[in-house]
Amino acid sequence: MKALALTPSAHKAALARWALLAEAELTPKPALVDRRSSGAHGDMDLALMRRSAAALEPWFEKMAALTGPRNGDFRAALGLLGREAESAMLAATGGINTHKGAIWALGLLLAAPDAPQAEALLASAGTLAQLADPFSPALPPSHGEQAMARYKLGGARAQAQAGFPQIRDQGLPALRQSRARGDSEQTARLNSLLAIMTALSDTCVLHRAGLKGLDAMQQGAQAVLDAGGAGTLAGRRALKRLDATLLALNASAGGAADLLAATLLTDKLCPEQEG
Ligand SMILES: CC(C)(COP(=O)(O)OP(=O)(O)OC[C@H]1O[C@@H](n2cnc3c(N)ncnc32)[C@H](O[C@H]2O[C@H](COP(=O)(O)OP(=O)(O)OP(=O)(O)O)[C@@H](O)[C@H]2O)[C@@H]1O)[C@@H](O)C(=O)NCCC(=O)NCCS
Ligand SMILES: Nc1ncnc2[nH]cnc12
Repeated sequence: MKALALTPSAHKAALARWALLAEAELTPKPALVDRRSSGAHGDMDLALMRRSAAALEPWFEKMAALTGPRNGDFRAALGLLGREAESAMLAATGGINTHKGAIWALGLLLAAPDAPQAEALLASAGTLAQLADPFSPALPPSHGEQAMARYKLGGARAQAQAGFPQIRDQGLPALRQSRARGDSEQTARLNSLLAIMTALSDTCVLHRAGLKGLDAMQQGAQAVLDAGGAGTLAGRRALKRLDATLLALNASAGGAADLLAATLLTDKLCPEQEG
């Protein structure tokens, strides 16, 4: 039987769902939901993450199908879809915030114009994030806004508006360098996550564990990479220590996990050029 071809937007949405699943299944991640455990979360597990990813795929398809100049009207349409996707996620998870940051990052990447090079795609997604969203509702301050006001650090919005520096400068280079030196795909993804953690102002960590938690995440992730990365014995030991430290602080790096999913999607949409 002949396989049915997917439309380009359905294909991109399937890649986005795949990226969410690849992130969630990646094991062992420090203090995050994975195949081993729920990490620092009493309210999430892998089955919930899978349900959330499935519920989001149709919304990713609608975001990828948006056309026209990337102007205020386009941004308004994307914002409406983003908020509907958040509602669909909450309906599928019984009100648990599994993927809010991922909807934001992946939505911007899917709605940006196609680009062969990752740097160009990330920059275009950043430009889209800089446009004002005219229908943005006035809501009580989110966890991210509370953390940003308290610690004067940028969160998910600033990350996107700057063209996703932690994907461009940490996540994607670490993924590709790790593969190039012969690491397994799982190790390359873990090293990518750790590289993101070394530099991210993750407002989930800040909200739950303050600057102490953020320092523990950044320095602990750097220690794993300095020990040789997740593929070495010394790196695995350091990763175990990072897991224990973050669990003791109740610090979950949900923002870093979202950016790993966004890194994996970027890697698929803009494969590395030969030579
Ligand atoms: C611009 C928005 C991202 C809103 O941003 P804001 O910072 O105001 O909102 P938050 O509610 O805090 O959500 C931001 C989520 O982004 C992730 N994140 C955190 N730091 C960063 C970072 N530096 N860079 C990138 N991403 C980051 C993070 O998501 C993950 O954590 C979630 C769990 O968090 P939380 O609810 O706080 O849960 P718990 O700690 O478990 O809570 P308790 O148990 O303690 O109660 C999880 O979902 C992960 O995904 C942050 O949560 C954007 O959302 C927006 O404006 N949207 C409007 C629609 C729109 O315009 N869309 C357009 C594109 S589709
Ligand atoms: N694997 C994960 N664990 C906890 N929070 C997350 N947010 C996105 N992915 C996550």
